[in-house]
Amino acid sequence: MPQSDLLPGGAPGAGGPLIRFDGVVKRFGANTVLDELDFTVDAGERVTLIGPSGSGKTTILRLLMTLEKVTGGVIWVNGEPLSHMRGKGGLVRAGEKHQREVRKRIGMVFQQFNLFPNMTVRQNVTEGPIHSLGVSRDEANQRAEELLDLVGLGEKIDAHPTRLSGGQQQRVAIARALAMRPEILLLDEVTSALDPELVSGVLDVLRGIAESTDITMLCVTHEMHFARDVSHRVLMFDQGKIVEEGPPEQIFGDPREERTRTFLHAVLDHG
Ligand SMILES: Nc1ncnc2c1ncn2[C@@H]1O[C@H](COP(=O)(O)OP(=O)(O)OP(=O)(O)O)[C@@H](O)[C@H]1O
Repeated sequence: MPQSDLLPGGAPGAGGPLIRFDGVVKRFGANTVLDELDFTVDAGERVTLIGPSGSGKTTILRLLMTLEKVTGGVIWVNGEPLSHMRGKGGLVRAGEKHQREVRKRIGMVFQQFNLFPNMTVRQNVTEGPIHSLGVSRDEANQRAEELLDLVGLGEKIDAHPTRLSGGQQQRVAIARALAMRPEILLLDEVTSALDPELVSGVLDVLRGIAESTDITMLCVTHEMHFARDVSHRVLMFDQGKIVEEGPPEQIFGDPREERTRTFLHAVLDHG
């Protein structure tokens, strides 16, 4: 079976955006969560998704991780379709092997850290590279040591996650995602489950990663200062559509849309 079998419909050409949402529709029953959504993200770009609860931000990240399937439209990653989808020009097929390959290029950090409690920190970080990528144990250990140093947890490498604070566990989760050497890092409200005093440590680690790498980031956050610091572009969502987009200085400093203004006031009043 071919790895990928494209009927007319057309992949964006090489050299195009790294991620392209092309008329993407997502429905849960009668609830249309994403409504003919079009947007692109370039390689190396850091894009923050903001908007009211229920506007579809997490769904976008989950679709990219293939944890959900689109109802319509096509998501392209590096010019290749992410899964079987009905696009504007016909059915676009992606073989499962191909889909796994694309997915390996994408890492995600969730609100809940989802570490394996019965494994050490080291094992949590080396598990993916060894078992999903076929990396040697030595190489995986080296990656784990470097990344745990990077997130400030080098001395916890042989601890169990249950002995760590929430902020430390989330930093392990960041190291675990990076150990897969993803091209794209998806961050879904990674500080929302943390006690307030632990938030800045995690955000500082992410700021450092943003400054020192050219990894493409898609980030859902209510931390507007963080969004302002790290994003190249902010997309404001409401009811499954982008209502405004622009550089952070414009969106936060001089929003054009009433809905953006209302949303930012509400978030900043509670933040
Ligand atoms: N598995 C699911 N089954 C049914 N409905 C779902 C499912 N996942 C999400 N939804 C619905 O999709 C809509 C968008 O949810 P989503 O989590 O993407 O929003 P969000 O913008 O990330 O919100 P928040 O900021 O609260 O996380 C909501 O109405 C939600 O109830």
